[in-house]
Amino acid sequence: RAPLLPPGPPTIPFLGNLNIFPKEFAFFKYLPVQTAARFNSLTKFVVGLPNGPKTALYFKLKIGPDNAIVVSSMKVVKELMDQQSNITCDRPKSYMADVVHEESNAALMRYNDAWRRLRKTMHAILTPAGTMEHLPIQEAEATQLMYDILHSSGNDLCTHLRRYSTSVISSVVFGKRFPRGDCPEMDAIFESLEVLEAVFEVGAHPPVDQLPFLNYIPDRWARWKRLAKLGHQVAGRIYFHLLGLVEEQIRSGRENGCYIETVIKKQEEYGLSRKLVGYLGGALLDGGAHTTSAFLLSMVLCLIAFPEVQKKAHEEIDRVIGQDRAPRLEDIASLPYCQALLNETHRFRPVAPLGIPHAMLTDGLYRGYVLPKGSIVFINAWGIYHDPDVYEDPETFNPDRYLQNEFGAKPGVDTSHFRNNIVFGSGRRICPGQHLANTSLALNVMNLLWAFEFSPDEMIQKKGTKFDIWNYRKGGFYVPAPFPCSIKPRSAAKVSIIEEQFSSASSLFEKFESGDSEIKDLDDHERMWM
Ligand code: HEM
Repeated sequence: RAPLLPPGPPTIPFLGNLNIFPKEFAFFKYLPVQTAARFNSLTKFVVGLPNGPKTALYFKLKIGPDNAIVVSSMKVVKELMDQQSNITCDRPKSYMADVVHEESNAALMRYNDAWRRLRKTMHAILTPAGTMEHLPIQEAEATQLMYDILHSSGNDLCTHLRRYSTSVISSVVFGKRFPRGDCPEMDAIFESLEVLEAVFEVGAHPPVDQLPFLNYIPDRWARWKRLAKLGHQVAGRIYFHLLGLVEEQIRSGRENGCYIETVIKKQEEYGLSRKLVGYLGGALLDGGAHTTSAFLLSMVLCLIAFPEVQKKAHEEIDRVIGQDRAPRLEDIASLPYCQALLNETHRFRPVAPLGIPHAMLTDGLYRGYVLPKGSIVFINAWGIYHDPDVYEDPETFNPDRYLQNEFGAKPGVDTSHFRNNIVFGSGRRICPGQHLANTSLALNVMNLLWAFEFSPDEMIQKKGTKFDIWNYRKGGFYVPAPFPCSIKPRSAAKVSIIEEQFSSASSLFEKFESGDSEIKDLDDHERMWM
C-alpha cells in the first residue's frame, strides 16, 4: 500500500482485500467503528489503525488492482463528495452495466458528454417547480392506494405500494398508468427490477472489472454473465415497449404531456439517439418504481414494531387534519411529528444504504491523502446514520430525535456540515427524482396515518411473537420482505371520504389509461434502433 493512500486493512497479494469483501448486505460491514466491531473482521482492521478510530470516517479497500473508498461521515460527504464533485462525479467501469444497459443508462454511465445531455433533459422536469406539475396524478394515485388497501387484506400491502409507485413514475415519464397490480406491464417491470437487483448487488459477483480475465470463463460456468444477458433482455423489453407507446401516442395525436413526449420532440436539440431516450425513460422508471414503495413499506414496518410512534403520529394528524377531509400536500408543513417520522425512516432504514457507487474522475487530494483516478467511492449512508457518536441509541426508531434538532443528532454534536437528504446521494450525481419522491412520501405518510391503523397480524398477536424488523431482501436496495399485517380503517367517515375521492379521480386517470398492450420481444426493439 503506497504511503499517501488512505488507511485500510492489510492486503494479500493479487486479491488485495477481496478475501474480506462482503458478498451480501455489504453496508452492515461498513459500519462506524464502535458498532462495526460486532459485525465482522473488515472494520475491525480499521479500528486498529495507528491513526485512531476516526480514520474510519473514510477508508480504502483494495479490490484486486483497484481502490475503493468508503465514506462514512457527513463531513467527508460534504468536503469530498459535494465540494469536490467535479472530480468525484464519475461512475466505476462496470461490465454488468455495460452489458445490461449498453453503456446508456443515465444512472450508471460514466461522466461523459452523453450523461451531461441526459441530465440536462431531467432538470426540465424534476426540479421543485417541475415536480408540482405532476402533483394531480400523484394525489390521485395516492387516493387509489388508500382505496386499494381499504378493499383488500394486509397481506397485499406490498403489491399496492408497488403498483402506486410504479404507476406514478410511469404516468409522469411515459404517460401510462397501471390501474391494477397484475397487468402485463407491471409484471414485466417487476421481473426486470428483480433481475437488476440481483445484477447490481454490491459484492454479489466475482470482481470482473478488476480481474477481467474472469470474462473468458464460458457462460455456462459464469452465472454473472448469464444474469447480465438476462438483465439486458428483460430491461430492454419493457423500456422500449413503453417508449413505443409514447411514439404511437404522438403519431396518433393522443399526447398527454408526459416527460418522454417532450424529450422526443426536442430529441435533435438535445442530441439524443432513440436508444438513449429509451434508456433514459428506463433509468427514471427504475429509479422511481422501487424506491418510493420500499420507503413506505419500511415505514409501515416501523409503525407496527414501534406502536408508540404510530400513536403519536395519529394524535398529531387528528389534531391538525381532523376527521372531515383527507390530508393535502400543504398540510405537511403543519405536521412536525410526521416530518420527523419521514426523516427517521430515512435514517433508520435508508432505501439505498450504499447509494450508487461514484468513481474518481481524476486523481484527488483529501486531508493529505491521494485518491487515485478511477477509485470507486461508496457513500455509506447506513454507517453515517447508525453512528452512535452522532445519534443517541441509533438502533431505536425514534422520530422525536428530529424534534430536538433538525438533524436528529445528540446534543453537542457539530452539525454544521449535516444535511437531511444524504439518502439521495451527493454532488453532480445527486438523485434527480428527490423532489418527486419527497412529494410522494409526504402525501402517503399523511394519508396512510390519517386513514389506517397498522398492527401485527392476528397470528403474531396470538403467539405474542416479536415483530421482525430485520427481515429484508438481499439486493442493491434495502426492501423489507413482504410481511403479514392487519390494517384497519380508522373510521367509517374516512372510508366514505376515500370512496368519494377515488370516484372523482377517474376523469384524471383517463388521461393516462390506454389499456393493456402486448409487450414485444427484445429483438423487435433492437431492430428498431439499428
Ligand atoms: C425514496 C426515493 C429515492 C431514493 C432514496 C433515491 C436514492 C438515490 C440515490 C442514493 C442515488 C445515487 C446518487 C449518487 O450517485 O450520489 C440516486 C440516483 C438516481 N435516482 Fe433516485 N432515489 C429515489 C427516488 C427516485 C425517483 C422517484 C426517480 C425518478 C424520477 C429517481 C431517479 C434517479 C436517477 C435517474 C438517478 C441517477 C442520477 C445520476 O447518476 O446522474 N430516483 N437515487
